[in-house]
Amino acid sequence: MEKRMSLQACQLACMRGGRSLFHGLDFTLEAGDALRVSGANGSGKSSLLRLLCGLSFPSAGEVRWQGRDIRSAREEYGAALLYLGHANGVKDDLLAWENVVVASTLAGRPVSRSQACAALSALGLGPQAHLPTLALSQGQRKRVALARLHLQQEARLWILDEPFAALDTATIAALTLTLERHLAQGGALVYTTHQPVALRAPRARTLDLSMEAAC
Ligand SMILES: Nc1ncnc2c1ncn2[C@@H]1O[C@H](COP(=O)(O)OP(=O)(O)OP(=O)(O)O)[C@@H](O)[C@H]1O
Repeated sequence: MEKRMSLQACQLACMRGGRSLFHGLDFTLEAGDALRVSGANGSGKSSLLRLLCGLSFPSAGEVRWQGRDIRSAREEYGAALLYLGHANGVKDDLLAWENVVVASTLAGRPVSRSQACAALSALGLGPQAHLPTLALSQGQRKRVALARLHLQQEARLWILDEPFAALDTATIAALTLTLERHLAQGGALVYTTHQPVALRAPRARTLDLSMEAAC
């Protein structure tokens, strides 16, 4: 993995429903950095992650990838980014393995059926790979979404909204190791969680949006 990377939030501000969620937000992430975005319900965590991905636009400021505004570096940024939203993005009417194939294709990194099934098996979902996603539990649906982490490791920047939600203890431990390995290999990570998860990463830090709103 190429070592040089830079994601910058420059004086970012976000308004939602006529309310200012945060403003003047500045931070930089480089290879090996993990940023946990914390804060109360409604403080703007998911909104910030969507801004960082370019899925919505800030009311002020900009997001830069390798020094360029992500709006003018779409292709390069898209190739480096893996985003998992809070709602998992899994479709009920697809089989579990089909969801992995479709999500990977939409992200511009197609995988085969056998690769999708192997990733699901690695997450303990071998027997469920051929079931309709509708038939899976919430934790199993989350694991279907997380399968992409095992398939798209060339994506250097992972932005994950509530990746630990609904997971059992063993799967939380396994996901923690996957994230730590990504960071050790020179990736970067932005994530949210309401759970007390401790990443063993030398360059892990927290941005508390509840504190930002108070400023
Ligand atoms: N499209 C929208 N229109 C109006 N208000 C919105 C919109 N999207 C988000 N909001 C509001 O912005 C605020 C922040 O929402 P957001 O989902 O970013 O919070 P969060 O910190 O991720 O919350 P949670 O911990 O509950 O997941 C909420 O009050 C929400 O109602």
